[in-house]
Amino acid sequence: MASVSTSQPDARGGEYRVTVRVPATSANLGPGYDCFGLAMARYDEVTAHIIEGPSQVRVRGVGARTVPLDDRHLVLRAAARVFARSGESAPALALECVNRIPHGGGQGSSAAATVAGMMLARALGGPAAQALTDDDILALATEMEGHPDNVAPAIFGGLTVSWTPVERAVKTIRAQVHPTIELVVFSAQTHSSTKAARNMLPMNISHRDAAANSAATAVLLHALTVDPSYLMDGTVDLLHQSYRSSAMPASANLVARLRSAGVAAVISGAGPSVLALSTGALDLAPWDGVQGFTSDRLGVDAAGAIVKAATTGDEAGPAYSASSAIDPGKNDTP
Ligand SMILES: Nc1ncnc2c1ncn2[C@@H]1O[C@H](COP(=O)(O)OP(=O)(O)OP(=O)(O)O)[C@@H](O)[C@H]1O
Ligand SMILES: N[C@@H](CCO)C(=O)O
Repeated sequence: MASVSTSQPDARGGEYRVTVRVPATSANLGPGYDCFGLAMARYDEVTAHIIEGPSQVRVRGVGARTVPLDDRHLVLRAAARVFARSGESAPALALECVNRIPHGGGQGSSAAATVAGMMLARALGGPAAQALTDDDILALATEMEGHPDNVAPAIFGGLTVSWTPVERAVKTIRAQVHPTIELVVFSAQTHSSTKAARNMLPMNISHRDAAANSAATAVLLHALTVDPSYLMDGTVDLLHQSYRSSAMPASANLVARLRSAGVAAVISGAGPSVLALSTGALDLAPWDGVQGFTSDRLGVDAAGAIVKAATTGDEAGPAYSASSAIDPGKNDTP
């Protein structure tokens, strides 16, 4: 569940800073296209405070050399949405971003940045912004992303199943992941734009495929929460992976090889990362050094976005420091 703790701005003039930590997320999980999402223990952190304009952005880690450092920055654009929705004028912000989630990798980087900007704006804004609920943020972030499956787990943590009732606001169920399930993420050295990957999907699919995908999605929820022995059957997808495989052949190949070895592997989000779901520690030895990928065991993040606020001069200071251990050069990829 997204959690917030705030302190009041210091009457003596200390600087009021808000820090948000948002998890990476893997969407789809096979058949749950635009619906299933899982929060993973890999995090971006953004610290912000209000300044006299214009806004300033500093980035360490992923994207340091590629993201725009002005009002086009995704965190600032997301924050602006919250102020606009609240009827408040957007203040200029100073942002310090520490990024670990690869961009265009299928690990929910844009959802994390969007949720970070919205959570920061809620914490720094006036009464109307502060009155926004997590569900309001979910709706606004879904509007920006175009689909809810990454933003929901980024906000709430854990496994989420999201849908939008006709003419109504997006809804999310949060489910408990079975404790024996372990995640391995194979991060690709290449990138894929989610927008481009969405354009590869057909307008229509056969009734037979739709029926099989519906069944697999129901099995997936059972496998992820009750009986992981059904993970292989529950991760069969007929909506997106095959249609996108020509844009990410190495990822499609890795998924096929893992599945042949009995590992429930899927394309993570819109790719090209690959997510393996296993019960018990997956032996990585046969997969270490698969060309073009680096593998990491990641826990499931149960907390979702966490926001903390502090005034400079407070003994505690912000909970997450922008100088936390990270090699800014290592992940500096677009
Ligand atoms: N932390 C960030 N700061 C600024 N911009 C970001 C940040 N994270 C992502 N972006 C923007 O979003 C783009 C990637 O979004 P995209 O939706 O294509 O991929 P993704 O979110 O990494 O993957 P997926 O949606 O499949 O999980 C980046 O190229 C960049 O423009
Ligand atoms: N459901 C989205 C997830 C993107 O992370 C897609 O596959 O396009």
